[in-house]
Amino acid sequence: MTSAQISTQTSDQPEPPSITLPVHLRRIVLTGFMGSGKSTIGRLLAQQLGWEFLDLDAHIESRTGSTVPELFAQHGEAHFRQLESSALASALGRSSTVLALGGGTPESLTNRLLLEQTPGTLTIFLDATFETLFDRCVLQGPGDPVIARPVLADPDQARARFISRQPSYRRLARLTLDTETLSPDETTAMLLLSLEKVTLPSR
Ligand SMILES: Nc1ncnc2c1ncn2[C@@H]1O[C@H](COP(=O)(O)OP(=O)(O)O)[C@@H](O)[C@H]1O
Ligand SMILES: O=C(O)C1=C[C@@H](OP(=O)(O)O)[C@@H](O)[C@H](O)C1
Ligand SMILES: [Mg+2]
Repeated sequence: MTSAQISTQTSDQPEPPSITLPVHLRRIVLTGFMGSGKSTIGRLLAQQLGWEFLDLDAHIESRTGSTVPELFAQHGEAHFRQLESSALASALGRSSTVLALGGGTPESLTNRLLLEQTPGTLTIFLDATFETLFDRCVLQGPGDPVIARPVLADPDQARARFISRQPSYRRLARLTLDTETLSPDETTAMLLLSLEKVTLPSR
């Protein structure tokens, strides 16, 4: 086991508690549907652990100079998925990193194998009902949620994707957290507590 000091908000607070991380842990990967909080919780968790945070969509956007909706509109979803796979392969080389996937990253078998077979990788599934996730995306703002997330354009198709992806999210994850009634801060706190109980194989 290795220890991590959880960072505090201000310098006049008491000594931060330390948590014990699984010994072989190199990176934490957040998976789940759109709106499950991967990007939000990933940033909070990385702050608390004193680790780097990497958002796969933001990484693709900075590599290409285009936004995700632009990539969908100009080159189609298949092109975006290729960029996503290559970004994932490079992101999984990082250590002491919390990585937020896109909701569709686990659709690809190649991506699932990469996630399963990269040693030191702890994948966590942030779960909630489709209705809650859809509402979170609609409320997120600014701007049109469908423009921000092209896969939400047709709600029936989005629900079908949600259903078809659930088994992959579940299978990849060593830890699943139901976030239905949790705030982002509560979700982060529960994840930190759960980390102490996780064991990871050495390879
Ligand atoms: N556990 C949660 N409870 C309530 N709202 C949340 C929760 N997690 C995320 N949100 C909100 O949902 C929206 C989508 O979160 P985001 O991190 O972008 O999700 P994802 O990256 O999984 O698509 C944000 O406005 C965020 O504040
Ligand atoms: O579910 C999907 O297919 C997608 C989810 C998005 O990421 P978030 O899950 O972070 O919204 C983004 O990768 C893209 O719009 C496609
Ligand atoms: Mg995201």
